[in-house]
Amino acid sequence: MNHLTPYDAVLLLSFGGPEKPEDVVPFLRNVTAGRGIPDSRLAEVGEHYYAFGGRSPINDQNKALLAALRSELGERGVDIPVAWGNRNWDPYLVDALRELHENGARRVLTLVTSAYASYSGCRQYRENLAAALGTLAEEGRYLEVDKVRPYFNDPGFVAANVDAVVGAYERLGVPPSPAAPLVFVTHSIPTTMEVASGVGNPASYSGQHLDVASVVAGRAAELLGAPIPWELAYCSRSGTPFTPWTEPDVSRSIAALHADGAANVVLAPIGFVSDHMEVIYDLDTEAKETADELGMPMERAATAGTHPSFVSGLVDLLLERAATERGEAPERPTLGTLGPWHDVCPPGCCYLRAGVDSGVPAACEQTDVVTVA
Ligand SMILES: CC1=C(CCC(=O)O)c2cc3nc(cc4[nH]c(cc5[nH]c(cc1n2)c(C)c5CCC(=O)O)c(CCC(=O)O)c4C)C(CCC(=O)O)=C3C
Ligand SMILES: [Fe+2]
Repeated sequence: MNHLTPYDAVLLLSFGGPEKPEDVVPFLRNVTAGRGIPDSRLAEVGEHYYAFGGRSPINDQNKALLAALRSELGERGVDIPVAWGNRNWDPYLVDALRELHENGARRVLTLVTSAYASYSGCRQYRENLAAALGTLAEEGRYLEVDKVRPYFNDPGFVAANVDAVVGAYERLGVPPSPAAPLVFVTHSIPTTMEVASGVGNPASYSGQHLDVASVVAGRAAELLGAPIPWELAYCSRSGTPFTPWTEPDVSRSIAALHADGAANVVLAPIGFVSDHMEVIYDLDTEAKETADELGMPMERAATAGTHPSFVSGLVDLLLERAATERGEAPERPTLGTLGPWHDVCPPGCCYLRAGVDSGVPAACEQTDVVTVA
């Protein structure tokens, strides 16, 4: 028996990213298949990748997280294979699951690199899991897969972000005040997805961010000894200009704060678990340009990455979920006001559009119980 019984493998499930210039276009096609993203937007995003040699930072970060998770599990005496698979690029999810099956795994506990619940961070990964399990079943390989609940309000994730905000103010060398406010940043999503993320959940995608932001700002303020004026902004909008997405964009936020008298700004990308392309391009490059043009010193807080509190919190979540599966009632610690998310998504959770069932099968969801009289 290991502490993750009944599971016999862990899967780190992520987005994936290109490794070299030739990968960029096929990667973008994978990401946007059937999603109606205009070619002009794809060309623009392609340029972000080419500007960094055609290589996304995300794969190296997942390798580092994988190593950190293995080491933390090892330190706690848990001996279990931890595999890594992606939605959009090599190593692909289906290959990672196949390899686990070949090595004898039958029950897999999945951890996605997305902390918040919405279609993009929850259901879309569950659709990918269902598709991969379907492919493997056709090969005669049967696996049962569960997923760790969204962890944006996990104490370990919060602690890593508090540290990061404190570190950014220390580098800025100016204490928090209306002259040096904090802007939390996350990935923009279509407002239809935002509405759907709140159906059947304690809060929508933006509500989840506001809740965690309030805790992070409060704790960082205590450590820095001054209240922190803060707001939430968004980056990486895509789609057509006619489709509404969550706002304001981070650059607009910076400009508005400047107009209100802010002379400095700190950005904290709490929507991302590591320094993705969105962070190094949309914040460190694009938002930085805006701040430079306005003559505002800007510091960007670190992402959780492999912060020991974050990694330890993730391992706690794996252990918690295994204990629940064994019929125990483990503690489910969270910070903020929203409480722990469901382990198994209710039907209709995190649709692309509220109330519209796309008919695409999704794993890790309660199935309707049909009682036969
Ligand atoms: C909420 C959210 C997260 C955070 C949760 C999580 O972390 O999972 C996230 C993460 C990521 N998004 C990423 C990259 C891209 N996302 C795109 C497109 C889109 N993202 C969306 C949402 C999100 N995305 C949406 C609603 C679209 C529109 C099309 C669609 O509905 O699918 C496109 C297409 C071009 C464009 O339109 O920008 C790209 C290239 C990468 C990899 C970055 C790297 O290489 O480091 C990562 C981690
Ligand atoms: Fe994205």
